[in-house]
Amino acid sequence: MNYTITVLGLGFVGMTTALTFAEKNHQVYGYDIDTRRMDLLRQGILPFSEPGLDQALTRHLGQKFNIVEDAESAVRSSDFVFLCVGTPAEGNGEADLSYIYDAVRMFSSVLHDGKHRVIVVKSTIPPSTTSERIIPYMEEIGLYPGDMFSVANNPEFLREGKCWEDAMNADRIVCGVADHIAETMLRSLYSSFNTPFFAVSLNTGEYIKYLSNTLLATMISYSNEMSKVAHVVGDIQVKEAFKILHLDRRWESGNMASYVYPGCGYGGYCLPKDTMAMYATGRLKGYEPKILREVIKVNDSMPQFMADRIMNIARPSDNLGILGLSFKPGSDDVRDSSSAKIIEILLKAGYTNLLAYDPIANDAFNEKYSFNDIKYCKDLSSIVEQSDILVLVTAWEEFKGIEDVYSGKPIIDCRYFL
Ligand SMILES: NC(=O)c1ccc[n+]([C@@H]2O[C@H](COP(=O)([O-])OP(=O)(O)OC[C@H]3O[C@@H](n4cnc5c(N)ncnc54)[C@H](O)[C@@H]3O)[C@@H](O)[C@H]2O)c1
Ligand SMILES: O=c1ccn([C@@H]2O[C@H](COP(=O)(O)OP(=O)(O)O[C@H]3O[C@H](CO)[C@@H](O)[C@H](O)[C@H]3O)[C@@H](O)[C@H]2O)c(=O)[nH]1
Repeated sequence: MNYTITVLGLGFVGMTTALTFAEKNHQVYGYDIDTRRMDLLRQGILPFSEPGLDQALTRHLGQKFNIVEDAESAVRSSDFVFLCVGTPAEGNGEADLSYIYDAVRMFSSVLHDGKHRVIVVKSTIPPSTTSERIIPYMEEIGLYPGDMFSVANNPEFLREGKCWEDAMNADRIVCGVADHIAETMLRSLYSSFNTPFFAVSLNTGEYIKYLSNTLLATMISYSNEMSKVAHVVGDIQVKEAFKILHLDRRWESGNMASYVYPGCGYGGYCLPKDTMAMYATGRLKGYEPKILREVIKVNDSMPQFMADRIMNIARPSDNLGILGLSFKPGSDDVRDSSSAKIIEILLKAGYTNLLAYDPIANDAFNEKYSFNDIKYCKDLSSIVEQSDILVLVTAWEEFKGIEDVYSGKPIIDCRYFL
């Protein structure tokens, strides 16, 4: 069965959602409030780097995937509306739902026309949000799920840098549903994906997403905590020790070992805000998740820990070359990047001779953080040449082996990568 689908919010998740459905032959309409983003997309340009997604855009733009000016009329002809807008952290760590509410208001007038649609929240939202926040909000503005339309959630598990690959070969599809129509329609929509499909309660759907992200965050903070212990004990080969840990056969048959590896702390758009949101949700409901509290604390402490390591070796007058600016290799996303936090500490401490190089994120980093005192280098050899000391912050493959190629230059490896 081929459906018509509207996707609201065309970032990493929205574009991936839209194009995977287009790839499966559904008719997809995409809308974003960011007009610059819409202009680029209309020209076939993906506003961020994601291997595979760019080619999918070229394949489907103007065919199965169309950018629309008017979200309302797109929703009118759609069977599904996927909400893929941001859910950033509020000051208290809770998820900010305002983008979801705004998106719902955009098409609210259409839902009275007698056609039964499924409104699917794909954005990451803490457990109980659909039932206790989004549905009540809809009711407040005169929208009553049930006969009129269904509401569901469908968390996304993709990793940046691998959006297309992860979405086309998902491990599991989870749908939080409250009625049979939503379950049947979503099951049918996802039937061509050949992926285990789970229809669960609304709260369970949301909860599963946080189970995943908070466990990843916990494993990363665990490894960082242990790396700190190693540093105070001394004479411990941290990278070697973790490699040996991963030889336990219980880690085999997957890539989970890559989540028990120390570094500068987890960054990006998901793990930091989602761990905070789950912690805030637990507290709000009357139970403080103590492990998560410590996971967050350890993570928050990592930039200072790494900056201290750097400042123990480098003098403020040294030319320090920062290798890697994106929040992880394979992506040009610089949201919550460890490099920015470490650079900020170094600048405040008077280390003002900073150079930086990232294979693809120089411009995005400069645009977002606008640190005045950084000199951006166009390639690896030029930063190495101009630096007295190199600091590896993002573990790009391109940096592998630099200690051999540029032997003699001191390198501080904040990712235990070299
Ligand atoms: N990035 C990831 O790896 C990832 C993975 C899984 C889940 N998620 C979750 O998915 C959601 C989206 O994440 P993202 O990384 O794609 O965010 P993003 O910032 O890349 O994209 C969100 C987009 O929504 C648009 N938007 C905001 N309000 C809108 C509205 N009313 N109508 C239409 N568009 C609107 C924004 O302009 C932006 O382009 C978040 O809840 C995030 O936690 C993200
Ligand atoms: O052992 C590790 C693994 C990761 N990181 C860091 O953790 C952050 C997040 O990395 P990763 O999980 O690979 O990136 P994301 O693309 O943010 O993906 C996470 O967040 C997504 C959004 O919710 C989920 O869908 C994914 O399953 C989940 O892996 C990055 O800063 C990494 O450098 C470490 O420090 N040590």
